[in-house]
Amino acid sequence: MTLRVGIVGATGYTALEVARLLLAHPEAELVAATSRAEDGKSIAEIHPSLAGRCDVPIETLDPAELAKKCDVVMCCLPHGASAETCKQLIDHNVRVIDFSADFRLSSQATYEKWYGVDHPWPERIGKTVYGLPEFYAEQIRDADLVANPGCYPTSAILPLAPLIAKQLIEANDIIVDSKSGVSGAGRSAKVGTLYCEVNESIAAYGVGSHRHQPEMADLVHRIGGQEISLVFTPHLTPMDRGILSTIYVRPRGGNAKQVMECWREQYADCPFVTPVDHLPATKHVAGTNHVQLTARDAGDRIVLVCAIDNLTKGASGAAIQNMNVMFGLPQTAGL
Ligand SMILES: NC(=O)C1=CN([C@@H]2O[C@H](COP(=O)(O)OP(=O)(O)OC[C@H]3O[C@@H](n4cnc5c(N)ncnc54)[C@H](OP(=O)(O)O)[C@@H]3O)[C@@H](O)[C@H]2O)C=CC1
Ligand SMILES: CC(=O)N[C@@H](CCC(=O)OP(=O)(O)O)C(=O)O
Repeated sequence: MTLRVGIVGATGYTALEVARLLLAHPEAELVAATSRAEDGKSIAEIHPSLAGRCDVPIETLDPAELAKKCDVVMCCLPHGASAETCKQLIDHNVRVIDFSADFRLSSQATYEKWYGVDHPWPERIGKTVYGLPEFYAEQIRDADLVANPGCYPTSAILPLAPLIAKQLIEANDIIVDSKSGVSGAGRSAKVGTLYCEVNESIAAYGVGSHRHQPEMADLVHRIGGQEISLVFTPHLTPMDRGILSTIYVRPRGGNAKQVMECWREQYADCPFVTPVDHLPATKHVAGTNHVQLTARDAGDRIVLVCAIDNLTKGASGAAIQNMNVMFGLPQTAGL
């Protein structure tokens, strides 16, 4: 039976990426899409790259109606707005993959400190599986709600967590330096993402204050079993899509070769995580759900380099991978 998929927040970039990936999925199809603003149009009118390939109408969200039509809903809303909608959908017995940060952290206090708002559904914090099938496939399989990971955190947790678990690196001296394409900021108009602001320029932002830092620390702790302390600096770069994270760590007696061996063992059965000998670039993974990572010795540090596509493994590809796990399909279906 074909899986029936719905999208909430259909006008955004991650929604377009979900729709694009579903076109190639052998066992799932997009059956419904909602938006606050574009009710009455078709999804291809909003996203012209879908013209002639997908004509699902966009409707105003009615959680009960959407739940009837779908086996799973991709909730592609901003944090804050998302939690309430996820709750309404789950109350109507449909499974949900939440793209926002609302259920990723394990503590309500950490969420409220870094996001600056009261959490609309605090009972689910710490009780919602983090959607990284590389570590949580079993819990994802039975979940009613999956917290799809953040894009930058994906590019840091996958390299770091196994190294912390195996105690190959110091836990209190980690620097994550990341560059993102502009689609990471979403599709709504903002001065910071105007062409003249980002073209031929690169800039750091959120230095010391970006909300993905606690997500990285929380998850590496949960997976690796050890508290870590890290500095995270994101940069906006003049690309459409892609994230490159360069991570500076201190070895505990080991070297880059042992790091590569640790990853090869950890990710041997993970179809989307590939330790590579070359230095990965965003172009090597663009438009795919693949993660490439490598390690180099550099003075008294080891430098880890990880490339992902923010819209695919960083968001919508990860969501399809999670959906596949939830419904007993191969992780790679449609990807
Ligand atoms: N872009 C990326 O690379 C990544 C994004 N994410 C997360 O995925 C989610 C979607 O991101 P993305 O598609 O980029 O975002 P966009 O800004 O492109 O789209 C989000 C959509 O949500 C709807 N929306 C916006 N504000 C509200 C609100 N207050 N209440 C209800 N609906 C609202 C809008 O649709 P409409 O106005 O039509 O209702 C909008 O098109 C976000 O939580 C984001 O943080 C996660 C990882 C990576
Ligand atoms: C380039 C850019 O602006 N990136 C976004 C992060 C991407 C994202 O959507 O993260 P969440 O899912 O956690 O919201 C940012 O820095 O806020």
